[in-house]
Amino acid sequence: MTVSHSDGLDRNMTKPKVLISDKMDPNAARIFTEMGCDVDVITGETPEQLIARIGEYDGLAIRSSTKVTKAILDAATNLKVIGRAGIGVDNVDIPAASAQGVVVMNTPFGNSITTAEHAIAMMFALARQIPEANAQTQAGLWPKNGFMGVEVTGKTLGLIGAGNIGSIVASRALGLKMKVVAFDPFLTPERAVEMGVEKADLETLLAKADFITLHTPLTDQTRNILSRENIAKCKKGVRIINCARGGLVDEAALKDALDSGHVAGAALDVFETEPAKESPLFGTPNFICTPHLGASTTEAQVNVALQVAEQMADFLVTGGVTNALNMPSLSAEEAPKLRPYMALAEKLGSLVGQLAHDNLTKIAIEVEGAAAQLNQKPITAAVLAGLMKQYSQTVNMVNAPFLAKERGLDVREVRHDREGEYRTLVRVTVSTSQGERSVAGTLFGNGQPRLVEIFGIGIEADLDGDMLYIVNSDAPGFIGRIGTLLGQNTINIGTFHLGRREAGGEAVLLLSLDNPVSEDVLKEAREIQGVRVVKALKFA
Ligand SMILES: NC(=O)c1ccc[n+]([C@@H]2O[C@H](COP(=O)([O-])OP(=O)(O)OC[C@H]3O[C@@H](n4cnc5c(N)ncnc54)[C@H](O)[C@@H]3O)[C@@H](O)[C@H]2O)c1
Ligand SMILES: O=C(O)[C@H](O)COP(=O)(O)O
Repeated sequence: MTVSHSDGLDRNMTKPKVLISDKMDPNAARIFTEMGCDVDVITGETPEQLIARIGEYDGLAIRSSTKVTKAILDAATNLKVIGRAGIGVDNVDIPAASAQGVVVMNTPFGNSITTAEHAIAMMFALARQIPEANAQTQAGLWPKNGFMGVEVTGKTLGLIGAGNIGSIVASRALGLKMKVVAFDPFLTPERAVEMGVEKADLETLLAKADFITLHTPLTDQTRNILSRENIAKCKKGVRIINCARGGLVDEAALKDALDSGHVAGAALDVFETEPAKESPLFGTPNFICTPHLGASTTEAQVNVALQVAEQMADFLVTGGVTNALNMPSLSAEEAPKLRPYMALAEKLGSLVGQLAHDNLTKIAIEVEGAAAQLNQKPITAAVLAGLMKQYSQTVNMVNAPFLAKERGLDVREVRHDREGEYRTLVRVTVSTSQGERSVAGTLFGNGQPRLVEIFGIGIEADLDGDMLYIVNSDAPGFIGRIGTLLGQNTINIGTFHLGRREAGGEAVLLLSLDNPVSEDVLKEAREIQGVRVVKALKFA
């Protein structure tokens, strides 16, 4: 016998079966059992062993070691939920899980304090060279004159990423009488004042900071945020700490900067390739590292284990959804009507997030015509989730409104009962340092989301997969030149959409592509005469 829940998933009346496949505090297994699940704890298996086993489970509880790939999901024919006891879900193929109807949950706050404390510990370890001093002392060298440290009091800490962990680091650093300069496109001036930090652009932060600590997810925007070029812009003698994700710092450039003395010290908890069993950085003076231990305290591991087990068991047994990254909370009646609007809203939010991500202070979500008859909250939540997913892995429709409020983003909802040019319309307008930017979309046919306006220019397009956005001066021959460039680089154009303000004025070109565009091709496109803006876009 099966029971259907409001989320549309069928659950067996037999006890749900959960596999814990990474090392997790025993409280997780206890909670699963207490809440009515059967649980197996089998860690350290190869992907092949997991593929052979996963078919029998309804839930999979993981940390960062298990890589939940499409191959594993394909074999997971009974799986309903994946729970990450921790924050980062870059080890889960979320699009593949969503396509398969598997809910992915995480525990966004359980290990934040612990990770922030690890960053502070790394800062002190660098400032006083504690690991090397310890090693030499225990080797019998008593190197009393070999280590001259620096104080942190009065120094400037550059915070890249001022979210949950970054803001805890800031509060601890302020307690240590440091000055904190923060770079985060989502940090509003009001929130910066509340946190007691100076909001800055990246260049200013690099020029001012004595210590730099990273607390962003790894995204297309943050990959190599401390690139060779940016490391060169840092103050001589800077010390760098990364307890967020490998790939945020160019490791080869860091090695060279440590060797030249431009960087006085670096501490990494995370590496581009993990487990990092070898690295050119190993053995470099003033380099220290830990094996992804940021979340490894008793307190944090109990927190995340309890939380993940409660959330997963609740979902499997009663259908309750908490901290899902790929599923909204909705009542059974509302869900079918709202679902297409939420898909549209998330795409519009993602579009403005990708195109106008700098200094966002205000966002207005307007619904018009048929959309104005519905509960607007899930539409707003979907816009905010689409927008904020550009910045954080932990955003979902449930927590996006809360996060937007916490970050001081002014969110306005407007309802127009009248119909305009379209039977139903959702418009998203953001205020950025360049002024107001607005996009709008409608539902076509059987609820198909369609973009109908971008920054005041009428254009009809589906927002799907890899896309290329170009703003240019309307002139004959331009489209041919773009087509030739993509063709020469074996990039196939799927669909082609064009809009313009007036003949000979500003025009927008939106192309859907069969494969992503490389940085080199984007660079070449920017050099074509008449081109003003070129951006690669990605939609789920
Ligand atoms: N080392 C560990 O064991 C460990 C433990 C927990 C979390 N983490 C990692 O730490 C990171 C931060 O976690 P969190 O909970 O604070 O996340 P969060 O989502 O609360 O905060 C991330 C912040 O980064 C900002 N950001 C995004 N793109 C940016 C950009 N281009 N430039 C500057 N800022 C940008 C966001 O606006 C947001 O404020 C995540 O990558 C997480 O996986 C590591
Ligand atoms: O994103 C996280 O929560 C951290 O990277 C912790 O990872 P772990 O659970 O493997 O320690």
